[in-house]
Amino acid sequence: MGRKFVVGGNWKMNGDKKQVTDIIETLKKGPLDPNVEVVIGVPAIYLAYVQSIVPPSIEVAAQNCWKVAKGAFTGEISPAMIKDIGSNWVILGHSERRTIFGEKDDLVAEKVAHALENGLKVIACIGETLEEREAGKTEEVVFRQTQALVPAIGSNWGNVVLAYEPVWAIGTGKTATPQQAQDVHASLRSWLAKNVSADVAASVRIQYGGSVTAANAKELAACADIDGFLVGGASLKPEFVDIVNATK
Ligand SMILES: O=C[C@H](O)COP(=O)(O)O
Repeated sequence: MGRKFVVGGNWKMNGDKKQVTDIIETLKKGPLDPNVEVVIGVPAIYLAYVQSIVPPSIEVAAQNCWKVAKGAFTGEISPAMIKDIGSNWVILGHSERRTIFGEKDDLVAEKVAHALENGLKVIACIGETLEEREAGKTEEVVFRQTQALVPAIGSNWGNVVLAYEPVWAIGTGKTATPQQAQDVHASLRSWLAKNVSADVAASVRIQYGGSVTAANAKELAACADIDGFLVGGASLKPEFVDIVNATK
């Protein structure tokens, strides 16, 4: 079975009530390719509101969550809470969480394990910095980050989307070339075949993220191992509709 194209919009810490309402109105008008899965990553404070106005064809993700169900963790939200307001997805391990908030591989893995155990689907982010790429360490880094997730995911690969986001391409306007992105996606798939299973390697969806726009989405989407995007800045704009429709 082919891998269904999946496009995530990560709004990050952007938007107010009016802007998020406008974005949903734009998405409702679309039209969005019905063969594409669309997941929007919403700031925690707007999750319930967006969930209440979004059409059923669009799924809603939290941008982070904690690794236990409840307790004295001021400022955090749990997978149980995300499920409770009707959302089914969470983005974990985003490079901004890793670099700004110091999340290491083992913490990301613990969060992934808990989210999956509680029935959430996970967009798990990996990717190298510019320094790591220039030092020839891209594969070493993305394999290490993925290896940390393997025990956490266990047999739940069907509920995981990997997002390869080279840190140097995020919010910089410097998109990876289709060849650069395809090369890493293909290496990841070979690594998964060796270290997890041939089935997982063939079926897991790998998104590309980093300065995706309507102008570059089609060319990236045409690559054999790119199964969708995780879009930041452009997901706040009407061009997100064209990005969703990039395979048409
Ligand atoms: O999660 C999305 C990525 O960080 C990409 O952000 P960007 O499209 O603004 O470069």
